Amino acid sequence: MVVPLTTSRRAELGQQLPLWRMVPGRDALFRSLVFSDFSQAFGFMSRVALAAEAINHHPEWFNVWNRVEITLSTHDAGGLSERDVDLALRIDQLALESGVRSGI
Ligand SMILES: C[C@H](O)[C@H](O)[C@H]1CNC2=NC(N)=NC(=O)C2=N1
Repeated sequence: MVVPLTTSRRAELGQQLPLWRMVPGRDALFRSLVFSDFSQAFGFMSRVALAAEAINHHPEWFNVWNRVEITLSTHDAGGLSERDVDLALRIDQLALESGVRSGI
């Protein structure tokens, strides 16, 4: 069973994940990233895909050329769980290593 994030845990998210926003009307996190071209964006997506598969927690995402939009939520919990925070932190790391050009 996956446990939803507690209220106090949610209050810390702004500090821990400053580049992520809450999706309006949904218990989910969102970040948009811009890379220099499609190749850079897709390289980043490949790294995220491997990281996601390794922890069995998968992003909802959308890509157009150099832009990647990512939404994180735990379907098994009906909203945010610690798994989303873990994946978001990993994504932030991989974005830096993949030469992300701009954050949100
Ligand atoms: C059966 C499988 O373990 C589950 O469906 C996993 C797979 N990846 C997942 N990813 C996300 N984002 N949320 C989930 O609840 C989830 N559940």
